[in-house]
Amino acid sequence: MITMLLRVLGREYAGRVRRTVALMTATALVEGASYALLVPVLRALFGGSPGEARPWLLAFGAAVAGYAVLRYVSDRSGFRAGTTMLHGMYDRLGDHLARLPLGWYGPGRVGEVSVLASQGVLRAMSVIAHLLAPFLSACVTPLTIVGVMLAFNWQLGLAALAAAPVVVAIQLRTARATTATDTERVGREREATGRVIEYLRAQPVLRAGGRTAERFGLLDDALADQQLASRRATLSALPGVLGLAATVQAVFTGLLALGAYLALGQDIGAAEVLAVLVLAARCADPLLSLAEIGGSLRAARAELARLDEVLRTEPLPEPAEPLRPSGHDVEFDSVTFRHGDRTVTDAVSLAVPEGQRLAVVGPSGAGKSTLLQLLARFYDVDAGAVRVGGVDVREMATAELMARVAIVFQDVYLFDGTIEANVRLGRPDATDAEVRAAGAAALLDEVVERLPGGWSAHVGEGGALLSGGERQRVAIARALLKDAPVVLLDEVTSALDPVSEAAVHTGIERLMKGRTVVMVAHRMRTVRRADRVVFLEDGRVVEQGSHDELLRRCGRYAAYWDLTVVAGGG
Ligand SMILES: Nc1ncnc2c1ncn2[C@@H]1O[C@H](COP(=O)(O)OP(=O)(O)OP(=O)(O)O)[C@@H](O)[C@H]1O
Repeated sequence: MITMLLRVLGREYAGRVRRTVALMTATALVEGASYALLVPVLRALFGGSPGEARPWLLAFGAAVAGYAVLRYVSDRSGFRAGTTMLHGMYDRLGDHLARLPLGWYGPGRVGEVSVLASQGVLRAMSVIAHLLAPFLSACVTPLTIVGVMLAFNWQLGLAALAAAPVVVAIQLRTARATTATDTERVGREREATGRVIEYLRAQPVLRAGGRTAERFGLLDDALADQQLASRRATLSALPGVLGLAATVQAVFTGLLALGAYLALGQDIGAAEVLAVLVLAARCADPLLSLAEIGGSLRAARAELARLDEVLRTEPLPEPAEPLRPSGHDVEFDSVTFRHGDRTVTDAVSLAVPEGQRLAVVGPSGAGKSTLLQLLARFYDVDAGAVRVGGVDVREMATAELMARVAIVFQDVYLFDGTIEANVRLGRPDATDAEVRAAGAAALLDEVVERLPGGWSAHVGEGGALLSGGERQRVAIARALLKDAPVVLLDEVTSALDPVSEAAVHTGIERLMKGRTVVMVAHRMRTVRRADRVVFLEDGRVVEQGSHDELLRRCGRYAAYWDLTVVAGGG
């Protein structure tokens, strides 16, 4: 467990963890040893010479005080180590998530990562701060007490020691029995959280479609599954809890019977039997708490395993000696890419000379957006290469690639900050004048003028306080401010009203000027602006040429527009 904790956190915490464990073990030993002093105290009190108990009582008091000080120091060390490790874990997870390929952030990840980053990390890191001290105390204190018993009376000591293998066997068996149910519980929790997030996000759509009841059913199912999984996990741990209680009872009864037998045979006095029973009672509490602590440790272990899995997910490899592209032309060279078994792009070869515009057209699911994602290295290709300025994107530093590429997607995500902050994201060190100029070029200034607060107006989570067209203008202003030489556009004007569309088109025209552009286009108006068009179907390039050439060819491209225009698009 500690090994896994250190692997997840990093070896730099090893010394600190070792010191904390040593301190906690010493505390548990002193706790056990202090109980040893109860033996002469009780023997004196019940053996007919109570006055002799005084020095032992004083010694017992001193030992308890020493234990209290050690306990304070070790608990503080545990809390401090736990807090430091918690921050370290958040830093490590945050850094790692920022380096994972964007393609990793598929459906379901939001819920998963939310649960992991909140309760997952807390549960995993609680091992040092909250669980380790009681766990060590539950193991070491009873063993120390048994050691004292052995020294005091070997028969009674051996009888108590008999419990140790039984307790270990019960713990191991419970751990085995609960592994599957614990994993299932964690999985169900993650799924239910994902459903809650999905349900909250989908409110507008669900209400518009009058489907709230139906979708709530799905969430209900997920919560019911989570409850069932939780119950199964509790039930699978129950035999362990009962077994532990029965063992403690049996050993206590056995000690009582053996003590009575020895006392009747005059081998041992009643005061000694009483002392042993008091010691045995002191073992009961920590032993019984083992069941609960074991459960918490197993839950923490499941979270640690999940954190470990995420942290072991390889970020896209960075080149050891990154190359700098010369120029800003774009090339797809026999690019094949698969999602699982499905080939999404199949040996696609395309070239966009510097400063030219390529429109990618094709039916839904043809792989158009995937081409843009491969160019921005959201994923790495399975075969072939994507090059910018003659250099494979895998041979470039990610920061270099990102500096060269600006992306405007159809679904624009804005952060819950001011309009200005959202535009500035394109180039954080831009001057105010540059931000305003980018805003003006994207026709965002007329939106800003209408908003109370102007540039300081808040856009709400995801940009919810702006319309779709307004969000597009923010995204275009952001891209203009970034001033990257390669621009990727993904169907940016579908679903806009004519006024917004005209404004967005103006902004886009300015954004495209003098830059290398790859745009996914569903509208003939957008396509006409391209120097070259490629028609993609089932991940393959079916036709390419200029718009007019392709129309004259009366092939798949021309048929596609016929259909689209008849259907009312274009
Ligand atoms: N994360 C993913 N996991 C599995 N399959 C995916 C994933 N993302 C996309 N796909 C699949 O890859 C194929 C190509 O998707 P892509 O989004 O590139 O198509 P598109 O041509 O842009 O479609 P549209 O015009 O509808 O946006 C689709 O069939 C889609 O189901």
